[in-house]
Amino acid sequence: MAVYTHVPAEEIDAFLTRYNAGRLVSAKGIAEGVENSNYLLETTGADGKGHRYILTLYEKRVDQADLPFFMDLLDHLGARGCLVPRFIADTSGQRLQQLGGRPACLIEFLTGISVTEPTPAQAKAAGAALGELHRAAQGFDGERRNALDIAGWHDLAAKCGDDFDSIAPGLGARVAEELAFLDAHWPADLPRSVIHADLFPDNVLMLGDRVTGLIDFYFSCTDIRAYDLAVTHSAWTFSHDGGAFFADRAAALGAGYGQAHGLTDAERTVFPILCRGAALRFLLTRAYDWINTPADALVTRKDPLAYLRRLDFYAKADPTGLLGA
Ligand SMILES: Nc1ncnc2c1ncn2[C@@H]1O[C@H](COP(=O)(O)OP(=O)(O)O)[C@@H](O)[C@H]1O
Ligand SMILES: N[C@@H](CCOP(=O)(O)O)C(=O)O
Repeated sequence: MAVYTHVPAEEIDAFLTRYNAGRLVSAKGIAEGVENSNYLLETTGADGKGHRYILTLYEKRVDQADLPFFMDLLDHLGARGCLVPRFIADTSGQRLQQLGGRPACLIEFLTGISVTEPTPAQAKAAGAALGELHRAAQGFDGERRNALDIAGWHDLAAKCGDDFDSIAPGLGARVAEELAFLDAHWPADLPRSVIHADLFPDNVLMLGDRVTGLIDFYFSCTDIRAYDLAVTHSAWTFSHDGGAFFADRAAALGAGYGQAHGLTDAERTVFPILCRGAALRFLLTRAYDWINTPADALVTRKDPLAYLRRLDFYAKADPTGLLGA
């Protein structure tokens, strides 16, 4: 459940008077998501024909100072044909507001659903959408440091400390061993760009095999471009528990990305290491949340071990099989 801040309907209705959006018809808290509070709003629409919006209230993990970066990025990508939601300005041109004591934005609603068991055709479409995003990101001059880069992984591991082994015996030692491996092998000279950094199936809206929207850019940052494909690979090509790898989805993801952007030989060579980094990144954030979120909290904790299984897979995998032959 991700509605941390509850806002009465009357307050949302009054908030909407700042916009050309009509009056509030309904406001429903959205259960999906973990970071922010999200509402689906239905309004009469400025033209009386009815309209939908997303209302997002930013909770602790999103720094208000980063919001202009996200807004400018989505404007840049949207202007180049990417299917991303725009932040909506009120009648005075203001996009960032305060509501319920939190920073808040009204955001364009995109249609589509998130798939839970992607087919190869859907993985191919997601790969193509990521490639198009990387093409469109060229020329974007905003920069944001990735707080979850290799230095950030060390910080998270230190914070989890002895608690790793309460999740699984030996996990702390395994994380330390992997960090040492990645310190020694993480590439320093691959092309960098703005990346999404969290393109999981729940952040891709689809109708059938067609992508209708890419959402949740709140981890987007400047980092190794091919690392974004590694993150997407880790999320789209395994069973939920990480116990099964689907080579057909992986080949399709790689083919879709290849059509829209593609990897250089250097990126392809280190792709298995980027995948190990991606698996460790999500293992660490999930482990941190597992340790620090009370078991009875409203939000569902995600299983860190599902990413340990992916990490073990990547550490042993035949590199040539990761994206198809
Ligand atoms: N622009 C949008 N259009 C349609 N639905 C959206 C949009 N943004 C968010 N959603 C819905 O809200 C859910 C949570 O949004 P998300 O940005 O992933 O939240 P969080 O940042 O808290 O993880 C999504 O899974 C999706 O169902
Ligand atoms: N994708 C991450 C968690 C971040 O959640 P999101 O709802 O903001 O995408 C994970 O699965 O660990």
